[in-house]
Amino acid sequence: MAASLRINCKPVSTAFRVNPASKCSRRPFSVSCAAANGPQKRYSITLLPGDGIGPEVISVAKDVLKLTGSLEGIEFNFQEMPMGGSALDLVGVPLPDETLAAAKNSDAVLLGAIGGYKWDNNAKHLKPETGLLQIREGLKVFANLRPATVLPQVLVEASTLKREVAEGVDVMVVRELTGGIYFGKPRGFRTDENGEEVGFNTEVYAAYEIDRIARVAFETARKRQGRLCSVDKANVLEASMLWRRRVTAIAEEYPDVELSHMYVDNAAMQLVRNPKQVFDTIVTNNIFGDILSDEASMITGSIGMLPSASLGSSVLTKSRFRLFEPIHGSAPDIAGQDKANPLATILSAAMLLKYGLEEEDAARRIENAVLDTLNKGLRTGDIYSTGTVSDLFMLKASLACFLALL
Ligand SMILES: NC(=O)C1=CN([C@@H]2O[C@H](COP(=O)(O)OP(=O)(O)OC[C@H]3O[C@@H](n4cnc5c(N)ncnc54)[C@H](O)[C@@H]3O)[C@@H](O)[C@H]2O)C=CC1
Ligand SMILES: CC(C)CC(=O)C(=O)O
Ligand SMILES: [Mg+2]
Repeated sequence: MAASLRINCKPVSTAFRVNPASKCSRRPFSVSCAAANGPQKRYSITLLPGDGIGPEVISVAKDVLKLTGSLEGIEFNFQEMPMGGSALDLVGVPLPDETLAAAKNSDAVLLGAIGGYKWDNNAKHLKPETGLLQIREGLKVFANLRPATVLPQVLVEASTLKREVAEGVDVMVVRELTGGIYFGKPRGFRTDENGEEVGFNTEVYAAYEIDRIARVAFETARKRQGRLCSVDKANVLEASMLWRRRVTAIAEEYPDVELSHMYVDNAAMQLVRNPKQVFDTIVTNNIFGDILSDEASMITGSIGMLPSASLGSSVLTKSRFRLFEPIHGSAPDIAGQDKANPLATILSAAMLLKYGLEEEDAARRIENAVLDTLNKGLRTGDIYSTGTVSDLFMLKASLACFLALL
């Protein structure tokens, strides 16, 4: 295929800005290339840029998808829809009906991130984060796969752990995404008998919710090293007691997978003590998975590196809805400064191709281009310690070149 491409991707300036609102003076992704016979496959992708660095990282990932598609004979029809704080500002709700409908009607959804200081004190139903929970619930994407893989290219510079601890770490966190304390009722505020204001939430899981996430996790572990660690707090919480009982019952369907159980406090400790030896695949509830995956990201160097895939029912057969997003948030502290690492979102786009569209070659093309770009020493600030931080233009230009050359 390479012979049929016309490639011209020499960056000539470092003056590129990735603010989506601004007009790009130069486009590193203007590599001229077309698959020999034009696009053979077409997919509709809903893009949800969101807030803060969300639009910045989505803009780069969109360019990567476009270029990859043109090289792989795939045409993407992108539709950008508002959600989170930007939707609140636009139409007064964090997840407009039109956005959910567009997401449901597309082949896959790529989300940047939502949230920001501006909306932090909003009432719960008017928070950007509520929109995020609503879209996960609306798409019924209960299984959130969060791989934390240490890439040798960034290990030495970026991981805060000793080389012997971090090297070779490859953990998959399977997080339950549409249940537990983020959704449980009752929740709210009340005043107790002493006149004290009380805030309360409920950790609640039904057996069927545990069974289905357990099956996804066993299937996932089966394709990896065959080791599954279920993380809970079954020494204290009833919801965790049921969790442990159901995961143990489902294990009978997977005799080839070695199951272990661990309390979440110990798991948090083991993740930085000896992650390689202890973990292959982790399955856990919504809140523990949220926290442990952020922790796991620092083994790999940065939260700016970790992608995720959120899948619906019958994931391993055919699921209807799929949502892909970096595990990080909207990072308001660095928004608008061209500092955001786009790799987590680009790797989420690769997961979209692999898990959402079964376009494995295209997914591999992106993963390899990311590795090659890191091999070249190109780095955003979050994963560098020596030398100079690369200009985002250079990083994008390098990705474009490597995508085209593969
Ligand atoms: N999926 C989503 O949309 C999520 C949204 N949030 C929201 O994001 C906002 C900020 O939350 P935080 O707790 O600060 O978490 P965060 O993940 O946005 O940021 C944590 C730290 O990591 C850095 N960081 C995050 N992504 C990065 C990237 N791609 N490149 C370089 N550095 C990066 C940030 O600069 C910050 O120092 C809040 O409003 C929160 O509710 C938080 C987590 C997930
Ligand atoms: C913002 C929260 C609702 C979710 C979160 O932190 C996450 O999914 O990583
Ligand atoms: Mg989180």
